[in-house]
Amino acid sequence: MAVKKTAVLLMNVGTPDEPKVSSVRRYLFQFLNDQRVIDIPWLLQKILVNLIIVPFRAPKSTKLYQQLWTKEGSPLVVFANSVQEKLEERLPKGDKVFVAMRYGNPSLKVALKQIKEGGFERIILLPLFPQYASSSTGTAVEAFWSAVRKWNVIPDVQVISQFYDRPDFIKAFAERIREQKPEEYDHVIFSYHGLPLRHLDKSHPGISNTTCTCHEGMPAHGTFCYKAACYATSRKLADELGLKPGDYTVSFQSRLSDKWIKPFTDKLLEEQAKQGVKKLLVAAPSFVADCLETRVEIGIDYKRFFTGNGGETLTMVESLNDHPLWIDALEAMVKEKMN
Ligand SMILES: C=CC1=C(C)c2cc3[nH]c(cc4nc(cc5[nH]c(cc1n2)c(C)c5CCC(=O)O)C(CCC(=O)O)=C4C)c(C)c3C=C
Ligand SMILES: [Fe+2]
Ligand SMILES: [Fe+2]
Repeated sequence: MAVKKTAVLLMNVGTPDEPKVSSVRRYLFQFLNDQRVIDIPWLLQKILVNLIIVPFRAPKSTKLYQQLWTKEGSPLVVFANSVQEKLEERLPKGDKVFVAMRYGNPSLKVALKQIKEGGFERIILLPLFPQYASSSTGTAVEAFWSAVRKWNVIPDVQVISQFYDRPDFIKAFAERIREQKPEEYDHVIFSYHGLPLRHLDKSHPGISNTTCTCHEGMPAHGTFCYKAACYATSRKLADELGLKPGDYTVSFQSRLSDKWIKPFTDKLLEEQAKQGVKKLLVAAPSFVADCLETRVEIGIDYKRFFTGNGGETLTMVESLNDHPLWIDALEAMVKEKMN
């Protein structure tokens, strides 16, 4: 069979261009005006997001981004660029890896222009989210198709919708946790980015988030339930690390309202501190690169909150970033789609 010239397109959420209010405002406008993120009636969304949420949130978020920023820039982009280089080295000559953010830069428009002009015969779209959610993977895939569907020549397209259950992903993440010596901690928390409960109900129509048992095992309604996939990820990581059910807890962070998936990470930290837990290890397996939600929310804010409530230490597990085992997993995912 003829070899197809392939473009691999890695997509992530995005980050502001600079830790300044004007950049953060621009980024939040684009992010929160997405109907897959804030899924309320269009007019209400425009009023709420543009007149209330963004004007109030932008200055607060900017302060957080100022704590996150490094000499090289925002970690989400720095690691995406490093992964791009390292993965491309592992691919056949002529194949290329591109990086695009759903919101902001590097932009999807530019990446797709380069792919189109490069005459690639196949695109492998890999949204960098281990567990599918409409507000992460779904919106990345939609944005991709809304541009590519207009092309004259539409090449072969392969989409990797999620990868939480791949042994190579689990192995890489478990290695990051192992590096922190989990046996030296009182308890391990797997903290995932939260989602509005409404979004869960949409991922399994007819089944309510109040009665579903996705946390117990992968349900019949399928692997595209974000909550079920987060719990399944945790069970696989625990197995790999030899953790028993009482050694770890799953929780959800970054909520914008109380009607998001529970248990909330901050409430859990408070409970744990009150129960006398002193040393906590927190891993965030819904992110493959360090970002605001890991380095600032967990590494600074939750740490301060836990110790302020009587805990002694909270250690954040570094994300996969550009770890060699992660590059191995990406290489395997991509090459399977080339066969
Ligand atoms: C892991 C996948 C993600 C899902 C699912 C997700 C859903 C989701 N997010 C918001 C609102 C915000 N998220 C923000 C930052 C952010 N979110 C993800 C990933 C997922 N979000 C990442 C990787 C980041 C960090 C980006 C970075 O620059 O480091 C932000 C911006 C920061 C802030 O102001 O807090 C918002 C806002 C919603 C509403 C949502 C689902 C409905
Ligand atoms: Fe988010
Ligand atoms: Fe479910």
